[in-house]
Amino acid sequence: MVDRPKKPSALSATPGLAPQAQVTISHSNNRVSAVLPTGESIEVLLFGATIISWKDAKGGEKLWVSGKAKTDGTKAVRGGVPVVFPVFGTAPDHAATSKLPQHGFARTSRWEFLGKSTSESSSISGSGDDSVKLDFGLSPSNLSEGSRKAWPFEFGLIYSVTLGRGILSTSMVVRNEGDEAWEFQTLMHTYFRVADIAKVEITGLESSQYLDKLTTPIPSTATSPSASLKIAAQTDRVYSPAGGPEVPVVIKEGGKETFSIVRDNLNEIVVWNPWEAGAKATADFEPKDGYKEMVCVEAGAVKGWVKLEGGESWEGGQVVTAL
Ligand SMILES: O=P(O)(O)OC[C@H]1O[C@H](O)[C@H](O)[C@@H](O)[C@@H]1O
Repeated sequence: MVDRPKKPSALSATPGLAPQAQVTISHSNNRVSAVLPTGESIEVLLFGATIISWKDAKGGEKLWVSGKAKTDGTKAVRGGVPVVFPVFGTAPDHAATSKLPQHGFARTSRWEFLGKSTSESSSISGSGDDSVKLDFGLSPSNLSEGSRKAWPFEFGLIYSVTLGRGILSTSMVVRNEGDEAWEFQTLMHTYFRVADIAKVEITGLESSQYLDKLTTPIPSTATSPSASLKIAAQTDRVYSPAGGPEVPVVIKEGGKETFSIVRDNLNEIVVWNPWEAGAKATADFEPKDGYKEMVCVEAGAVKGWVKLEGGESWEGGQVVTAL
């Protein structure tokens, strides 16, 4: 596979060449879309570097986005794949991040589009681009004054979103650009679209430790049974899958595998579904029975903290395959 970063886009129009991926910036420079020669596509908002659409070659949407999601930068997007950084949830007991809002500032900041690169198929000659990678960057200069004050550290994030044939992969490089050490959590908050939650089961989380965030007053830890996970009520759990990141977490519907998630350096999987009451209580969740058509399966590094000394970097990611 040949990676050709910064391939001139003029090549796209050259006659005789195998079909190329097309990348478009639209909505007054607020949105980046990519389409593969197969017709598969993604759309990413610069606001939050939020992926708001991933379609297969037939135009079938793979992600769930609320009908009341704000895409104008006034609120984190309810759906798609928001990026969580530098804190998952809130952390009142972690002094350095205690002033940040739920899930941090990455999902509510405007990122920079750093460019695209494509790779061609090595196996099917003349079939054109196999994948397209979009890179997005976030640094302190992109933050609001409030976020900068609440988290005054020197950092650089590069978030890469790659659309391949039947594959959506997201990876994050986090770099400490200062001299002082700091800690973070990060997560890719993927809202998967399903046809009927009653028919969904998730495998790869069997016999694993999990934290149930719905138990009060203190979230409790437990070990999951050896059977697959079915969702029949409000669910908000942080799993540490027993098989580790390389063992796929698979979403099945009606017994058929629909998505597989393989992770690198993201040791936890959060499973979230607000169910009826949670959807009702969430103003931007529409339609109210939309909880039947989604499940969040979120790959993250959210148990404890990743510490970076000055100049150090960390990288993690997930590869989601539509089956
Ligand atoms: O409403 P949001 O801030 O977008 O969070 C939505 C959900 O995100 C994660 O899945 C958390 O585990 C949940 O506790 C939270 O409710």
